[in-house]
Amino acid sequence: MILVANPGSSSRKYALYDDTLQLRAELHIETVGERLAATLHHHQTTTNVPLEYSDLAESASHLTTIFRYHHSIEENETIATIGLRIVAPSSYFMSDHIINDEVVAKLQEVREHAPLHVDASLEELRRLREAYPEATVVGVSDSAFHATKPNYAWNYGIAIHDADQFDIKRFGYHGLSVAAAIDALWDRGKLPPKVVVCHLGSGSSVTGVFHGRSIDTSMGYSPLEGVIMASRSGSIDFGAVKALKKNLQMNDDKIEEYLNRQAGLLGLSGSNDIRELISREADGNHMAHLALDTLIHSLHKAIGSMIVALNGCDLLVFTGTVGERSAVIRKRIVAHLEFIDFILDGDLNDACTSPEKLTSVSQAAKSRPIIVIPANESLEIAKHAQTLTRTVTL
Ligand SMILES: Nc1ncnc2c1ncn2[C@@H]1O[C@H](COP(=O)(O)OP(=O)(O)O)[C@@H](O)[C@H]1O
Ligand SMILES: CC(=O)OP(=O)(O)O
Ligand SMILES: [Mg+2]
Repeated sequence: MILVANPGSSSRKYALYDDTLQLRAELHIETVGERLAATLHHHQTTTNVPLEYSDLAESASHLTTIFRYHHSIEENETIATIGLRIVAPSSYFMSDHIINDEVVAKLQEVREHAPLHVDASLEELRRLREAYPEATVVGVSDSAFHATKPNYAWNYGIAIHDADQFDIKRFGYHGLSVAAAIDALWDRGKLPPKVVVCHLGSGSSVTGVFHGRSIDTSMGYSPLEGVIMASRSGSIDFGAVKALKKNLQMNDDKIEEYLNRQAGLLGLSGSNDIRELISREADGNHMAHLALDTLIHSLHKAIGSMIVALNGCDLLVFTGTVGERSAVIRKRIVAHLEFIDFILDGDLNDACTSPEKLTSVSQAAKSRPIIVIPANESLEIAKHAQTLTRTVTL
């Protein structure tokens, strides 16, 4: 069996696949306010799973109990391979790796540059190795899909020899989610040449895809760049960062922490949860309204830049937990895309709050297609993990 572990900035997603890559079970643990909520999807049913712990980081240590209790895995079955999603800035992590001491050392080298993700991956790895000492763990790159970007989409405006020597490039992330969406479209014969994929979750990004290949994405060296996120600032002027550092008397670690964990929607409004912001806004809360408007404006700019980079757009895709569930956010985004013929069907959009398959939400007669695709990073990770272990075994 293959176990997939996907540590996100606010969630843990796990999945079990058999050796023919048939999905056995999916476990999604998310943060709702101060507590954790877990749902297990298997045998065509979805069950709420009560958790006996409250620290998200502990999740990997409880998997065996949960999966065995619900008969997702039987006594005689073992996990031979684990695919672990890796979000880490460096050319090295543009590829998948079977995790050994060298890979762990490379992760440790870059941990301060993506604190939300690398620390979580290292902790996840420690717990997975403890729970499944016999399994081969494959670190699956969340950036590899962006390897097709043209040269100019890798660069910051800095001396190229410094960028090369110190490996400072725009690597991009959420590649597994975008690849899964593109695969799903391809499998159904619905992949047009120019696609903009909005992955909206706790971390969010917008990617331009030309003939199935990434041509640019809003995240860069680390998953801090780009649009405003739940607790991440997104792109911010270095001058503003320096002024913040000086006024708040922060060292490098503190400012990194500030921009990753205390900024974004949380910094603007006091909440990192879009559901809560939508309900506060409806009650007349101005800060919630301003935070949501700032978020939407930042998404408009990112989508606009991808449409121009692609020189057009044939299909708009929403994926990621917010992209899948929030009709309100989709509506506010698409409201500015009518000029290029993207128009939502109000009823289809409102009805799409937890889709299990590709769901069209655009007006059939007038609009270019807008499709909501459930993020399937798990399958992508399982495929990569299986490919790498097979290649190495051969
Ligand atoms: N119905 C919903 N409407 C809007 N936002 C939602 C909804 N359900 C969950 N969210 C938000 O989705 C985010 C989690 O997204 P997800 O992509 O799963 O996170 P991660 O970055 O950990 O992978 C949380 O910030 C949560 O507030
Ligand atoms: C790359 C990234 O931000 O991932 P997530 O959305 O899972 O936190
Ligand atoms: Mg995620």
